[in-house]
Amino acid sequence: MAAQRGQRGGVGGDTPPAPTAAEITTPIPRVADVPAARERARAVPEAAVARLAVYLRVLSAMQEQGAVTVSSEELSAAAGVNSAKLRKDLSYIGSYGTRGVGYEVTVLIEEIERILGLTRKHSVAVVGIGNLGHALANYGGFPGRGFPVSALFDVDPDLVGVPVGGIAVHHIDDIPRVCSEREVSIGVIATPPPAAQTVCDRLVEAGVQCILNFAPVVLQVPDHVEVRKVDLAVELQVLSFHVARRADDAAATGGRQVNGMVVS
Ligand SMILES: NC(=O)c1ccc[n+]([C@@H]2O[C@H](COP(=O)([O-])OP(=O)(O)OC[C@H]3O[C@@H](n4cnc5c(N)ncnc54)[C@H](O)[C@@H]3O)[C@@H](O)[C@H]2O)c1
Repeated sequence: MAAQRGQRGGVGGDTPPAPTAAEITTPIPRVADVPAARERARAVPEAAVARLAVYLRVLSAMQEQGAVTVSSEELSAAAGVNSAKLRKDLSYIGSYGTRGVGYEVTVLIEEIERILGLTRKHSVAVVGIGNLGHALANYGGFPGRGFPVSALFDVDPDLVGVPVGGIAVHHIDDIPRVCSEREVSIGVIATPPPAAQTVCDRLVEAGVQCILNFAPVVLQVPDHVEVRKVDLAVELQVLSFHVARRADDAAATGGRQVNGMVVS
């Protein structure tokens, strides 16, 4: 087994420098061809990639409401980031907007989708069809965003063969065959922690190169496999840190905190 690789998760983390005036105002051609898009994608920092996915979600909602253009201020407010960071993120993908007009919503959506590799669908397999696996399999929001859940696996004989979200659960012994037949490119691990590494190894052996891991363990994967970890406890701990810091600030200024609000 190859050396363990760092696992990434969460939005934020880097603080890119603010864009220069020239970056903001100089329109440059759209990302027009795949090699150029790949080249740009390599230059995008990991934290910016996560924010691009957030911008895409916000832009899609704006497009549904009929928006044609959007200013960086509107988009940054809707995405919950400051506008300098947003402009810097969009500059990574070669999108600078036009002074006084902003960004064309449709064009920006296309550019972000191309950078994120969303111009093709990514078939998803979920392994571990318990509480979380059921929720993921039944969630209707993934297919529309290019991630059809196409295979489910578990070891529980009471689950194998049972349809969940319209897809029959297979035994994990079927991972190689089913993943190959259904061209699975992303594996989601929702098993108890002790089973996660074995399940990961099986997915990797089946050719799956992207893993989203919900189990609170660090997975060992070969270099060519990308792992992202979703650890809700860590996210809550980060929130706890911010709440504690606000309480300290409130105490230092003679106020006190009630439900996160400083009161005197
Ligand atoms: N439920 C949540 O809200 C939540 C939140 C954050 C993280 N998690 C993590 O997600 C994972 C799943 O949580 P859950 O609440 O759905 O657990 P669960 O016990 O309800 O379900 C786990 C499922 O995994 C299956 N399983 C066990 N060993 C397996 C193996 N070797 N191969 C395939 N399937 C196997 C079990 O049969 C079961 O169906 C856990 O690691 C948990 O810590 C859960």
